[in-house]
Amino acid sequence: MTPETPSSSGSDTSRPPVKSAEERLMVAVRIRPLKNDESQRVLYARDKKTVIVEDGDKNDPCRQKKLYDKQYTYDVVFGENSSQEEVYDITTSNLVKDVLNGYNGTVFAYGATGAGKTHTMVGDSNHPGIMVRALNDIFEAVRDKEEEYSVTMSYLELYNENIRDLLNPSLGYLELREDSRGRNIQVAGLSEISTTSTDEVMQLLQKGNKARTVEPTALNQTSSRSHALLSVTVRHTVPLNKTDHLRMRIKQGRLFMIDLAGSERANKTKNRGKRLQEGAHINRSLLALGNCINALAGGARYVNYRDSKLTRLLKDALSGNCKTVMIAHVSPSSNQKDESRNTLIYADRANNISTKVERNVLDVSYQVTQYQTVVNELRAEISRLQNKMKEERPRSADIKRMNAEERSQEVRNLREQIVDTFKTQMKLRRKLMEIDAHLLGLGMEAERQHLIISHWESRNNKLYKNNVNASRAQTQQTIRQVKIKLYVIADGFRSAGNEEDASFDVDSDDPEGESAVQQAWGELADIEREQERWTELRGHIELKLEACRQRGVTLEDKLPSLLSSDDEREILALICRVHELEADKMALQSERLVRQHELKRRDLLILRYDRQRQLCEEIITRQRQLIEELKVKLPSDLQELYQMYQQEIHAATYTDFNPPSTASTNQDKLPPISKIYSDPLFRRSMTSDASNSPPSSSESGGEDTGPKESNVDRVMGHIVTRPGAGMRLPPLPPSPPHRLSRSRDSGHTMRRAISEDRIAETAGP
Ligand SMILES: Nc1ncnc2c1ncn2[C@@H]1O[C@H](COP(=O)(O)OP(=O)(O)OP(=O)(O)O)[C@@H](O)[C@H]1O
Repeated sequence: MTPETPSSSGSDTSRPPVKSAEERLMVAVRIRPLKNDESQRVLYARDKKTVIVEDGDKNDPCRQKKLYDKQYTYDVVFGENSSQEEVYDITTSNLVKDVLNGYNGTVFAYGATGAGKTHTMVGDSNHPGIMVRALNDIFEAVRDKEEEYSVTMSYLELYNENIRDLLNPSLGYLELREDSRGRNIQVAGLSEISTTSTDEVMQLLQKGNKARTVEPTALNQTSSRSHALLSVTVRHTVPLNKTDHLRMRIKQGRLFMIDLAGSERANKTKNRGKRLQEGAHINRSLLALGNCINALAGGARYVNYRDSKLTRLLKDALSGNCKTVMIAHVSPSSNQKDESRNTLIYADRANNISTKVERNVLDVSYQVTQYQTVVNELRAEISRLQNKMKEERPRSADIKRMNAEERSQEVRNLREQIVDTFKTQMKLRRKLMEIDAHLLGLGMEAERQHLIISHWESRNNKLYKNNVNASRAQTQQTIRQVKIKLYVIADGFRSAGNEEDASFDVDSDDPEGESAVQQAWGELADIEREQERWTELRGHIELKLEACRQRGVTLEDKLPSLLSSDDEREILALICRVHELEADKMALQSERLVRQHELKRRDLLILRYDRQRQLCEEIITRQRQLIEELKVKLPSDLQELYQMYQQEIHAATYTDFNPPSTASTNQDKLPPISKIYSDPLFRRSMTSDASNSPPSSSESGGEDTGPKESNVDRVMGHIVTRPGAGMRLPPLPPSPPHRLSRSRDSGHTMRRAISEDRIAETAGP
């Protein structure tokens, strides 16, 4: 992952600057219009950054002088007349651009019930909200670039602390999982739907919104009783550079759009029973969110995200690798003054939060980075050991009682154990690097198969799902349907009396695509099995490494009780030396790897260059053959060019000059055109292609020009020698892009190539 400074998402520049890779959470406030049944307005936008809340008795002269008015300042304030477009443009459109560039982003709507959150996030068909607009912009940006981009989405609701899949509610409640360190939070079994069609996405969004738990309350006829989280992931895969299409750079950005349930007061909503219970859950999770915001804003070292699923899900958005925008919603009505004030205070606190934003970029040729990481770790360990050597630690009294023999035996034992532990650690580290490289290759290959399937499915109007089993079944069903449809058409065609013509093959609609997609499913299943195996193996190795590290720590801790300070220093110096040697070895290997990559790239370039030259030769020879056959009179400049070319070819053939290809042998050298042309094999392939062309003079029994001067040479005139004439080939045809091939067996080959490469590269000398 490469940390990079993101572009600004529109923050107020008057605020204190944040560290380069830190981004302050952007806080916007939106005031919804006063409703007809709400009489008194006590809250308004003074300008684009300030909200005023009026206070005091209406008849109080001080109030009339606005002495009690409270003023709150934010990054941006949207007044009652603000449009959906304006809100989207200012708060979210930059996030969308950043997500397309590989950053994570979150926009969430906060506020009391009925304050306008769902209106902003979802909206309606006439006033589409942020979710619709963001999805539209993402699809607009990746349109026609299906090869490079993959977009997936998921939509969940958090209702009474239970997670439901809004795109597939029948799945029931889903589990929230995280690793032991509380990182990597995931919802198990959540549908991740991949599609490239805006229409399909809009239908899915509508379907999800319909599935959301909405109930009327006294304050809002369509009150959302749940938090809704829409996530869109954009993955952009591009070759690392124009000449090397085998190494890819993957940028992955994720946009979370969240419509929170509204905070509420039981006496105002007049909720009873189930509604009251819902309100309690909503308030509890929002309270947990408020606590996190307070802790983060106050710079606390420990923030408790574990109090609710909402805060666990929002952890990254609040403190992790994410650009975040909070849109606080308030009502201008006097009835909701307290709720609005609370929201404004919350939003004010959130103004102080910043997140550490990094672009999620992964270079597939990252073994070099892996080596460098280990080298850095080793160097850090060296400086730690060096510091330790300076420490004077209390010794055990037993040490003094040992005789010289016993002491040296103890030193030997410990030295051996520590060095052994270190060697095992290094072995395990290398093994992990190897496994990671292999898993990366598998991941890339899986991505490629997913793309093949999703393209096929979207071509056949099916939504592609990462839920593999469902999608596999769906694909097979589609294939069956396509076949049935074709049978019906074929039958209809036959019964209309077209027996003879009705011979088209029912499987021929897209037989290649169909078998490719079946093949892709097979590949994917293999890859997944392999991924599981390797991930499991990785887990074992990690455990072993951790145990080995612990052994090292225990041995080190034992030193003061067994050795004198001098003996301990001697051992620490030795461990330092071993670390240094290993770090140097790793650094050398990393350099070697860089050189290997350079050489591979050069070889690839040379191969392409050779191929281009061969093609040029073929094109020119064929053109010359046609010119001869059609008896076209050559313009003098072209004739001259041909002569120069001819001369170059002869020169290349009869001198010791070797083309830059290491693979080329003398036999591979381009023969003079006359030789190619007079080669019977070449002539056969040419004439069989152009059977309508008039026969060449030799074939039609014309004069044989003999081996010294072919027909072509005769047409072009005799070879001229022009000292110093440079090579002037016709412009090269553009070289075909060397993308990952999609041929039938390419999956296996590619995967094997990647893994063999990786293992060879990481295996060390
Ligand atoms: N900016 C706005 N312009 C026009 N109408 C709005 C605006 N904001 C909210 N409304 C209307 O106010 C009502 C309540 O809004 P909405 O349902 O979005 O509130 P909410 O904050 O999501 O409430 P809850 O938390 O109870 O779900 C809706 O009828 C909505 O159409």
